[in-house]
Amino acid sequence: MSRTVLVINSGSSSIKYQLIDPDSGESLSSGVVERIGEESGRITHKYAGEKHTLEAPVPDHEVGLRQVIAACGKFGPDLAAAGVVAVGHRVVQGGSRFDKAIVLDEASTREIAELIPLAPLHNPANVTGIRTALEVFPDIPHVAIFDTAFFSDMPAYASTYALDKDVAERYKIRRYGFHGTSHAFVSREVARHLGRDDLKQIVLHLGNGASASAIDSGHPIDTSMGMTPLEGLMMGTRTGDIDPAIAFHLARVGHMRVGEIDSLFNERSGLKGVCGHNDMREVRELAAAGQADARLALDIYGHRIRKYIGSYAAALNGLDVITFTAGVGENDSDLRREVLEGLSFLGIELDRESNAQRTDGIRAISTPASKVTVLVVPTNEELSIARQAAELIES
Ligand SMILES: Nc1ncnc2c1ncn2[C@@H]1O[C@H](COP(=O)(O)OP(=O)(O)O)[C@@H](O)[C@H]1O
Ligand SMILES: CC(=O)OP(=O)(O)O
Ligand SMILES: [Mg+2]
Repeated sequence: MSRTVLVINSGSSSIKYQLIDPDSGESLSSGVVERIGEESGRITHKYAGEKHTLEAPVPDHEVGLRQVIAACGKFGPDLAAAGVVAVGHRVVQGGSRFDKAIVLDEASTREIAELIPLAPLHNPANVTGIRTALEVFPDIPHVAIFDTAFFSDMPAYASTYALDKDVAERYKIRRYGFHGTSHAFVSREVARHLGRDDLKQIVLHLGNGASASAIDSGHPIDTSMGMTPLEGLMMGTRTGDIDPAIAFHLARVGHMRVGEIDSLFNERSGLKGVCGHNDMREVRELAAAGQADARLALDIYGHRIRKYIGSYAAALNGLDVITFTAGVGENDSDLRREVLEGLSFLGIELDRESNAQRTDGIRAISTPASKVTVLVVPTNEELSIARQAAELIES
C-alpha cells in the first residue's frame, strides 16, 4: 500500500498544505489558506483534478488548519484512508538548537516556541500549526523540518556578525540563514543534473521572500538572510540589506516605535514599498506600462541580485553554476535576462531563446560557450519535507 505525508507550511498570513507520496513524489492533494487574520480569508483546495475555492473569515492559523481538515472531509481525500504516515511541518527558525529534522513532542514544540524572538513573523504561525495538528492527528508522528538546518555548519566568518562577542552570545545573535530546504534541494538537483559534486554554485531563491546562497561542493559557505529573514536581497515586502542606522533615525527623528519600524521593514518595504505592489507580475505589468516607480523597483531588485552574485563568486573563488528558483526565479524570464546581461565580465552568456521558453523541469538558459552554466530549477520544498519526514520516522 502506498504511504503519504501531509506537509504543512504555515506562513505569516497563509497555510500551504500538500498530501504527498514520498516514494513516487506524487502530490495527491494540495491547497492554500490565504489572508489569515484579515476580514475575509480564502481556501483553495485541490483534489482529483478539481479545484474548490471557499471564502470565509480565517481569524488565525488554528481556525485555518481546521478548515483545511474540513475541506478534505468535504471534497476528499479521505485522510483516514490515505495512508498518512507522518505530518511534516516547515519550521522557519531552528536557532542553534536544531540542526536537523526532529520528531515533535510537547518539549520540542516548546523549544520552537522559545525561538519566536528570533523569527517573530514566522515561528508563531509554525507553533500554532504544530499544536493544532498534534491535536487533530494525535496518533501520527509529526516531524519538524527547519529552514535554518542546511546552513547550521556555515563557516564562522559567514555566520558571525561583527558585533560585541558577549552581546551576540547572550542574545543568540548570529546569521542563521533561511529557505535552507529549498537551497539544499535545488543545489542537489543541480549536482545530479550535471553529474558533478565538486561544483561552486550560487542558488537564487526568488519568491515572496528571497535569498541567495553560495555552495561549495554541497556545503553552504554563505547565504544572504541573517539572524532573521529580513537581511539580504530586496523582497516582495522586505527591505533586505539596509543601513541599521535608519532604524535609529526613524526612532529619534520620526518618533516611530520598535514595532512600527519592524512592520515597516518587513511588511511595507521591498517592491511594495518602492512601487506599491509586492506581486512581481503586477510590478512587471506596471513597468511595461511606463510606471517609473515600478521600473525603479525592478532595477533595485536586479542590481541587488547582481551584487550578491559578484560577491559570492569572489567568496567561492570561482563559479560553475548559477541557478534560479521559486516563483520569480522560475517564471520571470525578463528578470533573469536583466540580471545576467549585466554579468558578461564573468563570462556568462545567456541563451535568450531558452531563457524565454516556458518549459517544466530543469533547464539550462546559458549557451554552451558560457563559462558559467545558468539553470532554472523548480524548487519543491514540500516534496523535500515529505521525504525527510518519511525517512526520519523509518529510522
Ligand atoms: N510568471 C511570473 N512572472 C513573474 N513573477 C511571477 C510569475 N509567477 C509567479 N511570480 C511571482 O512569484 C512570487 C511568489 O513566489 P513563491 O515562490 O510562490 O513565493 P512564496 O512561496 O514565498 O509565497 C510572486 O511575487 C509572484 O508574482
Ligand atoms: C524564510 C522566509 O522568508 O520564508 P518565506 O519566503 O516563506 O516568507
Ligand atoms: Mg516558497
